[in-house]
Amino acid sequence: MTETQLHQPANLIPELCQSFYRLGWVTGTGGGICIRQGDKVYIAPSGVQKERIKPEHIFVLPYPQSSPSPHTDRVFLRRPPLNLKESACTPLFWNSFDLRNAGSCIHTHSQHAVMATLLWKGPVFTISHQMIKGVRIGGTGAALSYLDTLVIPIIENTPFEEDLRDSMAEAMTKYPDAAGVLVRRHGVYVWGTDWEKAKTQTECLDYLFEIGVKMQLAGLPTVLNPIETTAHLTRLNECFETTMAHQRDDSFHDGYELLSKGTMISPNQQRAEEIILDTGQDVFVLAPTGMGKLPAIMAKTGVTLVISPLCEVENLRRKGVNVVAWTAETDKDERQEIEQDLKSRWPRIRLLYSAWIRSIAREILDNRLHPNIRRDVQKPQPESIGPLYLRVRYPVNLESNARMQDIFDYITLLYQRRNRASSGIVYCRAKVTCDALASFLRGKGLNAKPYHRGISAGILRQTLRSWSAGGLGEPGGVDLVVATVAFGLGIDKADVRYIIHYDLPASFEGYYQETGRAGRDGQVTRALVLIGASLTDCPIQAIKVYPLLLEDAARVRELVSTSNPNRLQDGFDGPSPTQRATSSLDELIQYAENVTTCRHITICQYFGEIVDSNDPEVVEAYCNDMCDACKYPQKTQARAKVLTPHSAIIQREPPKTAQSIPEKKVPIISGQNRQPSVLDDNKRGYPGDSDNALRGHKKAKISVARPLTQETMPFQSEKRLSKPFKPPTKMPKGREPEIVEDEPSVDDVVTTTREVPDGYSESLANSSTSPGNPEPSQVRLQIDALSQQQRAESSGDTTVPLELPGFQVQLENPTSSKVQLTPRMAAFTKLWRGLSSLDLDKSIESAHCKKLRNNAYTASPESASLMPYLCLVLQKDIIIKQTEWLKQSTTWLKDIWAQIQGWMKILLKT
Ligand SMILES: CSCCC(=O)C(=O)COP(=O)(O)O
Ligand SMILES: [Zn+2]
Repeated sequence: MTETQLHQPANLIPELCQSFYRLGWVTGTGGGICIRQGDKVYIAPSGVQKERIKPEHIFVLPYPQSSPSPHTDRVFLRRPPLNLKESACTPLFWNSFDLRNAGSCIHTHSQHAVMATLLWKGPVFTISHQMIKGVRIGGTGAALSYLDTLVIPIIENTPFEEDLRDSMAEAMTKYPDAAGVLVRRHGVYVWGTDWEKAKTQTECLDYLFEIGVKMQLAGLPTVLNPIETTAHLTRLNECFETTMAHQRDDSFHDGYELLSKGTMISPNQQRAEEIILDTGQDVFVLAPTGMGKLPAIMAKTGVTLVISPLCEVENLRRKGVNVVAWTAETDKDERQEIEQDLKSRWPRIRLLYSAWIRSIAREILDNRLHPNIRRDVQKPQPESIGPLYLRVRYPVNLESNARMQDIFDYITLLYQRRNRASSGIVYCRAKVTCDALASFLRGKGLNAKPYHRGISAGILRQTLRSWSAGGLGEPGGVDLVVATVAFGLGIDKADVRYIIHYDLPASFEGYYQETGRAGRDGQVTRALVLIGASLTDCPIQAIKVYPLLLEDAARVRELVSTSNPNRLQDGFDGPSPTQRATSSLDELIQYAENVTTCRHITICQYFGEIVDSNDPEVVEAYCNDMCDACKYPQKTQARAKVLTPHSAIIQREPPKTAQSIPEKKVPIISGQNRQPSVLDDNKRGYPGDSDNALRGHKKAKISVARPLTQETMPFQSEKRLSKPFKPPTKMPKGREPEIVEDEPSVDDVVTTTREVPDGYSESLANSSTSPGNPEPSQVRLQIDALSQQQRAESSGDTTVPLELPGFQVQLENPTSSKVQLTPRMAAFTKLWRGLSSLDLDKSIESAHCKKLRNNAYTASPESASLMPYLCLVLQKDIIIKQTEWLKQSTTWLKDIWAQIQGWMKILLKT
């Protein structure tokens, strides 16, 4: 045979097929090679013994011709006379010609390729620091360098080879640098400018698949390049930049740009980012508060749906991230714009914030996207979460000046101990308290400013700016904001050293979120709640029989229980949002009252974790003397005596009135980890209390004598902490400990005035005073025992079906312009609890699930206490058809997803 004849494709193909057969690349069931020479394409027959193909069996087709679809007639220049059919790969080979101008394409059923697709579960196979020099960029361009990272897309298999055409074309478009496309559980297509280059690259890739598989199985990392310097990503980015140039807004940055601007990436973020990039799969991240959204925008494309009670839009926008929020306040036009963008091929939006997303989420969940869920729970990295010293203070003197002085003393002591001013937040329930306290503290020389919705936006911005830059005590600066709950959404200041709650917060979630704003830099931080105060407008009779704490709680309960009476059930069986809110509040009261259980543990228990608080080792693991209950048990218990019903009785006769009040039922929470609470005692109602006395009046001033058994603690310093800690992660040993100061003394007289709280809807203020609505005291009296279900929820009983609140009632209710923080948080917690309980659900028990649960939960108790912050990452550009997803998924994955969908549907009331 002459040289020319040897290189005649019809002669080459049989010869090559023989050697490919010996390599195990092709068999009678498939695999092969095609060669294009100018305007002719040579293709082998289908379903024959590949090592026995002869030149006369080769088909010749003219090129170009519209992609030869299996369902349309193909044009042939030559058809072998036998009853043969051209390779089923023809339309796939055609992709390489049309999209890469290839001269040849090889398809193998190599087991190395198949194994690679099984071990790399996402849409790409990646490897670096191997012999990838034999692979060309895009299969036909320049050779890759040793320093590059090789990326080969993986598409899902279909029953018929021809049906792979479109997904292969899609992958080739999406990964323009790739020299081949892997087909899961099937093999690989590799192309080159001619058959030699196609063959060399197939050999090179096969080698890389083989070694990659071996490395994976040996537990060795296959990509060593730092993610941000990975060359293929740079090129991918360039490619996407080109593709999306007309759609993208250059004023926005992605994760890499932020990194290049010096944004730090924490270990937890890195982990999430690796999963997103390595697997390329849709990812669900349940992350602790403050982890940061950077991982979500590390992938060059894709939309992240952030389910969070916090909306950090402004903050992220300032950083240049294209982020939008979908809230009750998003108007119709904005919604349309968001929807349009999300439905476009390359959405510009990267982060979509919402606590409840109705139509979008429904569409995503029902029609568009069915993410695989990979459970990869990591212990939070100690260095990413700072130690938080928690304490509850039981002030005896509730007079407002005394309390303000108390706070001043606390802060100045803190400054003295640190030898410098520090950043902090004092949360107050009412705007007027913020104003008064800020001015009090300012008058005493502290850089304090008020922050609430009664202040103009311009001044608030200025305060926020100064506070964000402050913390050093500089003249004219702001070290401390005295704020309502309006402050904090979106703040991201690393060095907040203390959070003080001047009033009892309205919910556990609120308390947790607010304290979570401190110590993001990992340094020791303090959180203090002052409880027992705010006897504003307090019914004297309530004080008589209830402890001071309960009185404060009663006021908050009244607020939360009446915060939006219109939101009551509409087709929902579960407890009303108001019930949920009061339940959360009760848990918070429990937190304050329970002076024998570690506070960190109480928090973890609230969020669903089962913790044996009697086991000293467990307690040490959770707290390590970083709360008052653990560090100073006797003192704390002594201080809390004031909270006991008997000690709190105020030695004063109630005013006599003719009208009597019906006996009060007090809610009982039977939480599984719960200690007995004063609230549990049903007998302790308001027996004999008078209506007038209970009703109270705005601006009423009440003087109350000091309870006889109250104890006043001396204002003294304490030893330095040896092992500071913040939940859920222990402070790493060896870190510089800080001093935790003791309480100042308090006085014994109360004179307070009722204030309208900020952070609650106007309807709240109206509802308690307008005709037809019950008076606050009556509302308080109407509190009923909690339903069975609510108790089950409170106890974390995951066998009880989880109900989600009816957000849509809020969203659709024209009278409700805003969804309040409290129900938002309650709903959010519900979803969070549900998701957290996934692995505990017996109905999805399987070996795999069990293993994951054991690894993730038993070995890592912290994982169950991941904070109420959900980040649902839905990478929109990776859309897996439902049928395919179901086929690939194991049963437990399907069940998990079904559950999430179920909750989301309830959440959205679809
Ligand atoms: C799902 S079709 C199976 C055939 C196959 O995998 C293939 O590679 C096509 O082989 P052919 O014999 O038609 O070249
Ligand atoms: Zn095949």
